[in-house]
Order: sequence, then C-alpha cells, then structure tokens
Amino acid sequence: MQTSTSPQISTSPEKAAFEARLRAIGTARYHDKHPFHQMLHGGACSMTQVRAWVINRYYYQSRIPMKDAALLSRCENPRLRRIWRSRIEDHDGGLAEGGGIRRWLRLAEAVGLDPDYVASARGVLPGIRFAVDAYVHFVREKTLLEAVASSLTELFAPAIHENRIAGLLKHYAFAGDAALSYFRQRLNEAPQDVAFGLAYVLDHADSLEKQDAAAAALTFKTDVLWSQLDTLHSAYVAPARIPPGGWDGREGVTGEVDDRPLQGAAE
Ligand SMILES: O=C(O)c1cc(C(=O)O)c2c(n1)C(=O)C(=O)c1cc(C(=O)O)[nH]c1-2
Repeated sequence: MQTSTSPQISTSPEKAAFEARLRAIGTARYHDKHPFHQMLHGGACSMTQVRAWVINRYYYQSRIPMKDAALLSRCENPRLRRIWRSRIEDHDGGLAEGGGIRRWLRLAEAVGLDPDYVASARGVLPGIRFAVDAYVHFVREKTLLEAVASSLTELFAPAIHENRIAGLLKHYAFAGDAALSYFRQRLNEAPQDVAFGLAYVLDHADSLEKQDAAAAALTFKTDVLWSQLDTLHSAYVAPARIPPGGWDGREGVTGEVDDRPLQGAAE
C-alpha cells in the first residue's frame, strides 16, 4: 500500500538521504498497516466498532490544537509562530463555525452518536488518553526540532485519508458528505502543513545527532498512533475486553444500538 503522497523535496544529497530515512519510518511503522484500520477501511467493522473509533479518535482531535498551542508557546521565532498558528485555526475553527473539531462531531452525528456525548470525552479508553497525552507532553518538553519532527506523520496522512474516504463510501451507509467532510478538508490542509514541517526539519537537523533526535521523534509519534489502535482493537474486537470506564456500546447512541456480538478481523 502507498503510504506517502507528497513528493520528495530535498535538494542536497545529505538532505535527500535524511528525508529518505524519515519516509522509511512511515513506510515501516505508520498506522495504515494496523489491523483495525484495515477492518475499518475494508468494511469489516460493525457500527459499534465504528462508533468506538469515532468516540476515541475524538480525543486525539481535541488534543491536536492543544499540542500546537504548546509548541507555539515555546517558539521565539515570529515567522514560525505565524505559520504554525494556522494549525490551531484549522482544528478549532471560528467562534461560531468551522474547524476540524466541529467536522469530527458531524461524523459522530452521521454514525448515530450524540455529539455532546462524544465531545464530553466520557468513555474514552484509558490507553487512548495515555497515548495522546504522551504526545502533548512530548511536544511541551522536547526541543522545537523534535516537536516539529513529531508532526511529520502527516507526510503519510493524505494517503490514509484518501483510502478512508474510498473505503467508507464503498462499505458504509452513513458515509455521506457530512460524515466525510473532516477527511476531505484535511486533504486540503495537510499538504502545506507537512511541506513546511518537513522543510523545517531538513534545515534544522544539521548534525547527525539532531537527525537521530528527529528520527526518534517521528518514531515516537508512530508509536502514539499505533498504540491508540491497539487499545481500540483490544477493547472492541473479539475477544473484546472493554476496560473499566470504556464506552459500553450504548451510551450516547442516538441511532439504532448494534447488539450483535463484537466481531473479529477474521470473521
Ligand atoms: O486519520 C489519520 O490517520 C490521521 C493521522 C494523523 C497523524 O499522522 O498524526 C493526523 C491526522 N489524521 C489528522 O487529521 C490531523 O489533523 C493531524 C494533525 C497531526 C499532528 O501531529 O499535528 N497529525 C494528524
């Protein structure tokens, strides 16, 4: 499966080798290869499993602008702040409308969930909280180079968003314009974000030590994404083990409750 859509941007052989090293991390570790995504995009998820993904992934959405604000708060370069702040606007939108968080809640409604329930983040699995909070802490505490490098999983996100749009449209009745608007909008936003982030990392990782740190930051971020799907899979794919406090398949459901036993990838 193709995991990267953006073209290589390096001009010198040294930068090209480093860029190739970063891209290889995505090829080996990006969460498009996780069995839960393969179930979701291949139409093998029940509505309970789709809803569990929407509820839990909301927590990631809700923390992305907070981690970007953490990055901005430590950034002394006005140019970097001016460019980076559009990420917060992309997710938070304006006072009355717009933004990825609201678009995610439209997806929640389309899959038969009360958006207020989803926005409350009750029922989010503990493992999801741990993974996402670790990302926010990482960006708050590490160097600016590592913080920017950790966002570079977005190099691989357009391909997964395209796959998801196609897979949801093919397999699920809920997949109309409202449900897909989040992913369609990210296809417009992510390429410029990642072009800037990649150029920043290639320019600022000017020693082997810094390149190692940037590569480790990107690897860490692939772990953050993979761990979220592991915890979701463990809770909601047979043999399902929903931990205490995890969504029970019923709370916040406005559509028909899906009472069938949770299925596994092989069924
Ligand atoms: O659906 C996905 O698989 C996916 C992955 C990622 C990513 O690679 O971190 C992001 C997004 N989506 C996304 O929509 C998004 O806004 C985003 C921001 C960031 C980031 O680290 O700043 N990653 C991602």
